[in-house]
Amino acid sequence: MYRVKEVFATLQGEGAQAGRVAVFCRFSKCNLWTGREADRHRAVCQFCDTDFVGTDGQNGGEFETPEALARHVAAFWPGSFSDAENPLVVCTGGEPLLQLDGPMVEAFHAQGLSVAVETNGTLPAPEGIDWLCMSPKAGTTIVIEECDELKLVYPQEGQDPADYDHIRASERFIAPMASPQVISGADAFRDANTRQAIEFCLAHPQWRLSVQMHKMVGID
Ligand SMILES: C[S@@+](CC[C@H](N)C(=O)[O-])C[C@H]1O[C@@H](n2cnc3c(N)ncnc32)[C@H](O)[C@@H]1O
Ligand SMILES: Nc1nc2[nH]cc(C(=O)O)c2c(=O)[nH]1
Ligand code: SF4
Ligand SMILES: [Mg+2]
Repeated sequence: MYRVKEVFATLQGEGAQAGRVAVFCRFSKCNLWTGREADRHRAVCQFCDTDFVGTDGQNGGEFETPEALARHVAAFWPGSFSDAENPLVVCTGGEPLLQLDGPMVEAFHAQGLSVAVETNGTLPAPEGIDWLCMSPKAGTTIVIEECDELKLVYPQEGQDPADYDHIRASERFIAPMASPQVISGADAFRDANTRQAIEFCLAHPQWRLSVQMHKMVGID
């Protein structure tokens, strides 16, 4: 059984694939926070900007088989599945690697979808993922050593980007921490963190800036 909070088509707002059309599949549950506001102050990850509790979001639900979920997700691809389109599903959450397994990746592929994943890096990833984005959280143990992009939310108390120098990644991004409560529009906390992130990139040019474009343009 796969539990999914929401499924929607939008543009990838972050990282190396920013601007690319994708269907987002937001899996329920995370191993670093219950998702309840009352628990945030004692969570391992306290800055999360996402509601991943339950299955009651847009097009969410419970899916008995990988094929059933893959068909559901593919139905939201806005195009025609022609070769030129590169249909993409971004598996996120919550923590998608609590649920995303090999058969689920294969079922997405069978529907013609490339599979991207956004993970906190604390759980092993199945084979076959086409694009893996890892965003490690301070105070956690990372079990993934290689990914396509590393994307550090910045700044995090107790985390130095150099802690991840040993991770093999084609791209390294610094992503300014946004206020968890602001969905779109003005966010002074994010703006201050963005200035700090820019300073960091200028001093360490192996890192690139990733902004949450979707919040700026007001899309999901
Ligand atoms: C909600 S998480 C879900 C996937 C996975 N659990 C993870 O943390 O990577 C998706 C992305 O949003 C980032 N994120 C979460 N809260 C954020 C915030 N307040 N500001 C900026 N990025 C944030 C995460 O670091 C991650 O890259
Ligand atoms: N547009 C858009 N891009 C995103 N990239 C990563 C997201 C996430 O929540 O995992 C996200 C999201 O929620 N929306
Ligand atoms: S950012 Fe990711 S790891 Fe942190 S609580 Fe949210 S879903 Fe979990
Ligand atoms: Mg998000």
